[in-house]
Amino acid sequence: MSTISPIFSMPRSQSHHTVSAAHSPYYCTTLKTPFKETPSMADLKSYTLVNPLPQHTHLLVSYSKPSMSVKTTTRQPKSSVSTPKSGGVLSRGGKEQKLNLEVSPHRAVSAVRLMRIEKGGAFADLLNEKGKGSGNNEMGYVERTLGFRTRDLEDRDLRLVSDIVGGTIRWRRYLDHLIASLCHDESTFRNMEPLLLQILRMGSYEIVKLDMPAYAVVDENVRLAKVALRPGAGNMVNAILRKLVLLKENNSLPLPIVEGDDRAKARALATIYSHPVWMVRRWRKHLGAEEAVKLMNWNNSDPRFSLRANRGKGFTRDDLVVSLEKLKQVPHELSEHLDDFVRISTGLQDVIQAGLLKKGLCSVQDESAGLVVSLLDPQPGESIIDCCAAPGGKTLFMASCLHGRGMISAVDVNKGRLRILKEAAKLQQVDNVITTVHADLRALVENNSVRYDKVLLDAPCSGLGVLSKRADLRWNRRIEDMEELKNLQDELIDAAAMLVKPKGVLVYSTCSIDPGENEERVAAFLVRHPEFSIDPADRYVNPDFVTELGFYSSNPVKHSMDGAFAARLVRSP
Ligand SMILES: C[S@@+](CC[C@H](N)C(=O)[O-])C[C@H]1O[C@@H](n2cnc3c(N)ncnc32)[C@H](O)[C@@H]1O
Repeated sequence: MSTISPIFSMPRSQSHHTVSAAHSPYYCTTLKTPFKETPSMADLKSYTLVNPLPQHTHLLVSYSKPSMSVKTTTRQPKSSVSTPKSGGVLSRGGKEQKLNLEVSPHRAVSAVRLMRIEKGGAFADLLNEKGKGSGNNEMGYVERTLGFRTRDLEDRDLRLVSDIVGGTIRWRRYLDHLIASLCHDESTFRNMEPLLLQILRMGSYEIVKLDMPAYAVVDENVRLAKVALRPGAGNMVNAILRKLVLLKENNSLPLPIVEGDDRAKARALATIYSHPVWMVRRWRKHLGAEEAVKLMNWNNSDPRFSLRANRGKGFTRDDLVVSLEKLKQVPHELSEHLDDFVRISTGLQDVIQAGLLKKGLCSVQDESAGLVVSLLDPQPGESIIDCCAAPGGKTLFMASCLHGRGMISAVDVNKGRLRILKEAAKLQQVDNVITTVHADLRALVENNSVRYDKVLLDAPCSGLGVLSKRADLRWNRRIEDMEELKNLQDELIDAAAMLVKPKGVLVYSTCSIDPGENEERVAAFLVRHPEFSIDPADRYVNPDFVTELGFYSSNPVKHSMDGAFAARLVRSP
């Protein structure tokens, strides 16, 4: 008979409870051990939790194999929360892992994700689908970075991670300004170790921008710093965050004054609205001072999403609305501009959890992207090439418009993203009209004599129109990128033009609001290619989106959707 001795924590009031095999599921659910279901003997054999929760008494639980009878013994809880890296030991399949139940899992995961994003190893994944950056891999990163595991994330934790990470990244420059002003001296801030800085940013964000109980936020972040780093780090977090709470309560948070020349004003605004200085200067020049501030406010607001019903799968917008109404917590309204689209203001996680995306019934797609497809106006029977297709948002929408007749070649230089497109096409049952081609467009046109009715070039761009959804993007873009992107956009549009039949259509689009990537690229193209002319967009999209020159342009502030641009160009006969 083998006897196994895992130690569980349980509420004090139940310290004399006699554990029996029949109760084992009870431990799983109530005590929130890492077990998701009734533990098997194999699970029990492999778990040893020794880390105490302050309010819990520890029970040593022994399971004996044949009869599943259980003995319990009580232990006094360890009271200190400052034990450095004092995780319990979780051994599974013989592999020892430290498990820490003192630290709130969403904070531990958020801190590590913030570090990874800053180092370029992850995206601020606002969709935050389970398994996509939040599954086992992520817990592995947490363990390697902090030296312990936390309990697995529940749905509520996932939402918190998404909110905290997105917000902390967006507000980084502003938060750093607050933290630096509360440090003893500038070098303390400049030389701060990365994990400590992330914990301080996270805590500052929760205090200043989220409506969370301030002292609980301080305590939790102090605990994380103590356990993940050392007691002294916790003391520093405590000192800075407590000062911040007081400043906030007294309405006296330090803010730079907007004064001086354009550069100085842009620097102050960049801190107040947390954007890079070069972007602020560019927008003040192109949009004017007032619109630039409105745009930054939009970029800092919670992202809004829209869903496209996948007609290719026979799922209509009415079906989608019925499904959303069943979810109750997903306020939605019909798109005014696109027949298949529904706007949701919150509740994307509920849509994900209901499996609507996994089943291929709908896709998350911004209306601004849908309107680019409206401009191309795909018709059944046509031949279309999507020159920069992956991960496939527009290809899939175009495919659903073909009703099974016609064909789309989906080209992309990125094999992994192209694979995502292929899988999604299958799931949405539009793969019968899509062929994927892994190639650099510039090389492809060298040996290709096929010409198409319609050509879409959704060019690689700065993404300056989608900053509310891509929280990390503003910090990854440099002004030098804009020049490099222009050259690439020129080369790609020249290549795409070679694929257009006489009288055929070329749509050039970006998810940028920068004239350098939009109007200026089209103007330069038309000089190089007099065989093309502008087909005004107002025949295809609501005139509210149409510029003086006949281009499609969505404005985040005006239209409450991402910023995008597209030009419809027609080749002469
Ligand atoms: C803006 S994204 C396309 C988004 C896509 N149209 C959609 O709606 O989901 C630009 C794409 O261009 C691809 N790309 C960049 N350079 C390329 C090249 N030289 N040839 C083909 N594809 C390229 C990138 O891999 C990226 O997937």
